[in-house]
Amino acid sequence: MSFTIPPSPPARPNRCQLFGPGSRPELFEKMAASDADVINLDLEDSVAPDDKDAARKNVVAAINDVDWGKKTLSVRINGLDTPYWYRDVVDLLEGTKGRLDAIMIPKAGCAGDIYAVDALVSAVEAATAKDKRIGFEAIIETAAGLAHVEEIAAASPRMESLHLGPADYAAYMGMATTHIGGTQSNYYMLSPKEAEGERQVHYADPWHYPIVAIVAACRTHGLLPVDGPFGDFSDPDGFKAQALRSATLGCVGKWAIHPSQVALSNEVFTPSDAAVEDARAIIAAMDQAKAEGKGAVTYKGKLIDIASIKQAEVIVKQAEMIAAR
Ligand SMILES: CC(C)(COP(=O)(O)OP(=O)(O)OC[C@H]1O[C@@H](n2cnc3c(N)ncnc32)[C@H](O)[C@@H]1OP(=O)(O)O)[C@@H](O)C(=O)NCCC(=O)NCCSC(=O)C[C@H](O)C(=O)O
Ligand SMILES: [Mg+2]
Repeated sequence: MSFTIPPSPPARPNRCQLFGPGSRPELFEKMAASDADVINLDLEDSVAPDDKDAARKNVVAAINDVDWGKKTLSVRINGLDTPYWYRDVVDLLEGTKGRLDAIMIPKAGCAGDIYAVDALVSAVEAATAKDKRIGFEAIIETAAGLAHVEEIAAASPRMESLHLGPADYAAYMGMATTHIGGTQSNYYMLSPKEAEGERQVHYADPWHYPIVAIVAACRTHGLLPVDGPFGDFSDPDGFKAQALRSATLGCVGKWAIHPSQVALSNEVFTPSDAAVEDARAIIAAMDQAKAEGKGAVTYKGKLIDIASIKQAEVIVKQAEMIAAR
């Protein structure tokens, strides 16, 4: 272990973030009644330019009037290259009465972007004598965002999570696709030419690299890594496969852009009873090994060692946090 101990991420469940456009207020009560851990009311790309002012007013009213229960409540503001974002921040902070938990910053490209929003939020919080500090979520969805992911993660003590935005990411990287996340039909390998029989197609994961970069930056700086949207809400199997890959790589949750995706995400990012039982058994086996002066033992026919305790603790802690919510 390095002499520098990484900070812990916020201790709250973040298995599913349900999005809804700020211009569709009829969805807000349904979002509040959902099983999502986090709600993101959107002022950015799901809202047309002519609807920006009305959406902002809808969102401010809904934050004050809807019963959001224990959910983490966040609003995605407009990008820093638009004329809308400063008014989003000012109206959200001046117009709401303490229920808002976080602001999501889209298309973060460098630490300076986070700094700029922090400066404005801090000024409004001071001017309005707010005693609650708003947290930040940032989306990594541009080439610059990926290149500067670590400085973005470290940019402010308000930072709580990083997210992959696969639609904008694909556009900014010049990727040949119009899909939002998921398997891409042209991203595959063929089994070797010299192998016997018909050649097999093996689809690979084009989101693997940005997800790993986001997870590494988050785990270094004490943030929650979250996978973004999967656009084809008529494909639950595709959603689940993407979510399982992200969970395997270290993400704690995923966005839902339709209510049908909430249960899928919760299922993938909640450790199963069997996984928790197995993790507890590994910890117990290693406790016994340590008492006997051993650093490594056999468990169910496989090697486990001190690193296995840390892996098992991730699962047990996640299960305990979800149970306590
Ligand atoms: C995708 C949608 C436009 C679909 O809307 P709709 O046609 O109304 O869906 P359904 O008829 O299938 O709805 C069935 C019932 O569910 C309710 N509903 C729909 N959406 C939501 C929701 N988001 N939250 C809660 N409830 C919802 C309907 O009202 C129906 O209810 P009922 O009649 O009572 O049965 C729509 O789902 C939608 O707008 N989704 C969110 C889009 C969004 O926020 N997009 C932004 C995030 S993704 C992104 O920005 C990309 C990212 O930045 C990147 O770069 O990758
Ligand atoms: Mg986007």
